[in-house]
Amino acid sequence: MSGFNHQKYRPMPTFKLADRKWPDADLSHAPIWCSVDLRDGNQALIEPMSVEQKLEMFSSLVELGFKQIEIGFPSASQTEFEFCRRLIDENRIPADVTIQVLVQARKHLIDKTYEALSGVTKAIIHVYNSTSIVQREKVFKLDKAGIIDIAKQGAQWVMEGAVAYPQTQWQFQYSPESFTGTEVDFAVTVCNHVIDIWQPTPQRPCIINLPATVETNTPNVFADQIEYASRHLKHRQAVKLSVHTHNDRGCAVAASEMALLAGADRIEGTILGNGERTGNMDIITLAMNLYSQGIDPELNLGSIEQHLEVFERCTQLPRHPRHPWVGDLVYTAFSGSHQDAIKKCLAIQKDDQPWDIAYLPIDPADLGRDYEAVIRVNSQSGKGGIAYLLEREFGVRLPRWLQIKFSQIVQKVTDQSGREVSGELLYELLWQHFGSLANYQLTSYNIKNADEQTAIDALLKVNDEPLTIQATGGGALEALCLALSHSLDCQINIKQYHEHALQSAASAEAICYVEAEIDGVSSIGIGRSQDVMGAGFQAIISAVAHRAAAIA
Ligand SMILES: CC(=O)SCCNC(=O)CCNC(=O)[C@H](O)C(C)(C)COP(=O)(O)OP(=O)(O)OC[C@H]1O[C@@H](n2cnc3c(N)ncnc32)[C@H](O)[C@@H]1OP(=O)(O)O
Ligand SMILES: CC(C)C(=O)C(=O)O
Repeated sequence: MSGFNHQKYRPMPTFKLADRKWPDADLSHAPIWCSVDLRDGNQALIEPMSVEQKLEMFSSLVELGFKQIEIGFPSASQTEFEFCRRLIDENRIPADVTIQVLVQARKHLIDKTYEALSGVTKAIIHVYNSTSIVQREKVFKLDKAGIIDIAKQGAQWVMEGAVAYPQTQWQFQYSPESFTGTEVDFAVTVCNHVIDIWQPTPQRPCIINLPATVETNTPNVFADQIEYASRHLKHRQAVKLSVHTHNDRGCAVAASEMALLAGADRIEGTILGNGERTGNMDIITLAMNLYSQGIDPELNLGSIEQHLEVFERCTQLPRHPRHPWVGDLVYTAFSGSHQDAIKKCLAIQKDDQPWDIAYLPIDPADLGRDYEAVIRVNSQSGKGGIAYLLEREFGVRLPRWLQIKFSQIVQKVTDQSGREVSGELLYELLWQHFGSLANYQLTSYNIKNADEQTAIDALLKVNDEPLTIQATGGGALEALCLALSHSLDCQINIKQYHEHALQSAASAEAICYVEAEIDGVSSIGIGRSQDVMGAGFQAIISAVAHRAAAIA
């Protein structure tokens, strides 16, 4: 009998706000961001960061534009204490950045926290205690009044502790930890007791942070809870309402977004979503979600890659290739119809117009990505992607009729190998199938124009034997076809012809694509040369050579 028994679980109690307003709200601006990478992120690591690693990550967070950074739990360990001291003693905190520290509602820990912060210009002291039903009943073994007492006592100690450090500009923050496992009205009651003690003003607001310590419900339930709290917290104008969501059900970002709709002012989260269990809310994702809707995220994400390298190294957690917005593969299309649409949209996208490209919600260049990765070719790809790669990497603009033919060849190759093909390999395949062959070479030619007729006199090397050909036609290409037809005893007609200059910094060459009918059978050739006529001749001779090879 499988142990996978759903009856072991109960639905989590939900909360429904009948007259909710948040579904009609819109996101219009960035929230106050607070990075908790150095605290919640750090406490979830297999190996917590060293002081040096924390210093490096702190610098990255500052460069990314965070103005509030929870730097740790200074009363918890010597490393945490020392890190806090280094930031302060070495003047590493920019004037516009406020550090935040976490502490339990316990006096000796609060005292130690103030000691760690001594001399700082400004700081947020973040005190918490759990208010949830399970913790009340099983961990603290206290009733609601007992839990309120812990919160009030903690708030009082925090306020009293600040008195000894009047030079510092203090801000207080309270979290009813495990808010999502708490009756919402009770959580708000606890917060209001804390607010009563702190007496915040709009000039000196406090922060009330409502954490989805464990994500237990769909984000709409969380949004209802936040809207309820926003409406019922005392001195609301003097309170910055913050949320701190975790990703247990995979909806931390959605929950934070809906919380913003529901009245939250501030978001706590981490870069790439590191944090306890399935992680904290990923700030990069939420910030990029705003950016992609034309809202300034108020973070410096343009050079995110160099910072992500720091985060991956310090946390020892690699980034998933499909991580929203910043994964390696998120701007890459392998599938044919996607490639086709991207190629067509990119070709007509104007710099001064809003971004509007199918399958690419933002311009990868904004995040320092180049277009290299946008289209890659494997067995799921079509002609559009192949053509895109050849043009981007070699300036080769295959005409549509050749795209169709060539993609069938590529499809066979990718089907057989099961692997991706690079631009180089595509180029190689193109010349291998349609380029000149060693046994049909044009050695030299002479052209004379008279009376609207063109006479050609050319020397070829066919199967190592010299072959002189001559004819007169309406144009050079026609003359060449006639000359070849006579000498090789076949009928050659040009069905398709396409040419363009090959853009290259080093040289100005022409490339020519020809589909010829040779004794009624289609054969394709391509040629390149310094001039258009030479390229056209090469292409015709290649078509003839490939037909001869096919017969042989
Ligand atoms: C949801 C979150 O992420 S909350 C943040 C969690 N982060 C951390 O805990 C990381 C840092 N913490 C630590 O290193 C340690 O917990 C320390 C050093 C701070 C404290 O360690 P200890 O003194 O051994 O206490 P411990 O953390 O085990 O807590 C257990 C005791 O504190 C009480 N307690 C726990 N949290 C709180 C709180 N927020 N406020 C008041 N009391 C609390 C418990 O009831 C328990 O009391 P008991 O000993 O009377 O049974
Ligand atoms: C301390 C609080 C905010 C926390 O980290 C959580 O509840 O997840």
